[in-house]
Amino acid sequence: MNSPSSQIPVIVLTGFLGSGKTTLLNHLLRACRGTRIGAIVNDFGSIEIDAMTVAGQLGDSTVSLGNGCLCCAVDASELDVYLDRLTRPAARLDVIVIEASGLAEPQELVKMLLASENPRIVYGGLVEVVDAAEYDATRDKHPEIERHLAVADLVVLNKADRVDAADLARLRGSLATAAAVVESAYGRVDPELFFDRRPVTERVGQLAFDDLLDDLPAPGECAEGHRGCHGHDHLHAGYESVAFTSDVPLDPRRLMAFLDTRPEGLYRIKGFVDFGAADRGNRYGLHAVGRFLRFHPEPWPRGQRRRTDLVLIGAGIDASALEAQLAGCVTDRPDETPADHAMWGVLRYVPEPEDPEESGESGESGAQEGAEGAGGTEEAGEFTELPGPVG
Ligand SMILES: Nc1nc2c(ncn2[C@@H]2O[C@H](COP(=O)(O)OP(=O)(O)OP(=O)(O)O)[C@@H](O)[C@H]2O)c(=O)[nH]1
Repeated sequence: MNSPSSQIPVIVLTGFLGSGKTTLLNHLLRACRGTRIGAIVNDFGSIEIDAMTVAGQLGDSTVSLGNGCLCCAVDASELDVYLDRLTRPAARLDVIVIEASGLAEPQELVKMLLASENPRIVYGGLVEVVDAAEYDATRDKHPEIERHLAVADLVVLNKADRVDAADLARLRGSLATAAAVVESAYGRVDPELFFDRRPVTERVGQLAFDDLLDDLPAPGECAEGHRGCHGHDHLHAGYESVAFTSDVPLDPRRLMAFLDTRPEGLYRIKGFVDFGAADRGNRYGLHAVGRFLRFHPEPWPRGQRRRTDLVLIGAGIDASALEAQLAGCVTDRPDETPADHAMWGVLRYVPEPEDPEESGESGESGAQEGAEGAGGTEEAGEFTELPGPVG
């Protein structure tokens, strides 16, 4: 079974035409500082090849679908071909981003991803980019945007520089989403929201190039360096993270009760859980994004101190309340072996190697539920490779 650390998260990046998906992807590429990002780019003939290549790193880590809409141009097995290519060990990718066409049905993409037979990937969340300046007009013309927002795990309210603070606050309130919402200008969100960056020691070889890129203005950014952007481009604006550590094991039922009722703004939970006597041999990797939840048991590494380490990331969350809730998940009887069924709730979220569960049939993932019912296959997409890496 693949541990969470060996699986590559695949993030679906979607949003209406011109909302800023490519800009955001470019920002991630520039700000990732050595984390290797693979991209599947799908557009209607307007791929910003130049911008993406300048942003670096992509080369053969990119597959591009030249024509048509990803959600109706490929079926799950075709998507698997692209994913197989990007997840081959030689590519050494840390994360894959699928930038979906502005017209794509995101639920359909998520459904295909969950149906993937590739054991090296894990669903990394559905990110919907919204153009703050155009949202009202877009919703009038395309009411389906509400459906997209409803299934998103994270909403990036982009182009915050184009609206005033009052409008931004109104928009936030009116978005038909339960997901975490972060504001951004030019897609400048903290990459940690999307993926774990490689530790510095593992990316020394790429630092020089990344540092150079850090100093460059982003493609498409305002030449004045964001003057008039109302300060919305701060990387850390809009979300909080909470770190929780416990040397006393957690009670599986209490943790599940917490996870079942976790606040909607809580976008990510990651880390390892010690369930103590409930399973002495294993630690449980925890991966949650939006409503998607998975546990990955794996033997404790030799010599590793047994404890729970979790990081929670969200927008509009009450950090001290979350800390208190997690503290309440600690077991009262660390030395007592709990009844067998104590772990049942956790085991529901442990993927079986050959289980079709990743096809979206089980679990309480909102994305999975939202993935039902979308449809349509038409023409096949073109499959081309972008030019080789720069730098
Ligand atoms: N003012 C402003 N312009 C932005 C921002 N983000 C992106 N843009 C501009 O908006 C335009 C569209 O951005 P893209 O990143 O290409 O949008 P997209 O969603 O990838 O577009 P499609 O692929 O056509 O759906 C570009 O001219 C960007 O420079 C922002 O936060 N503020």
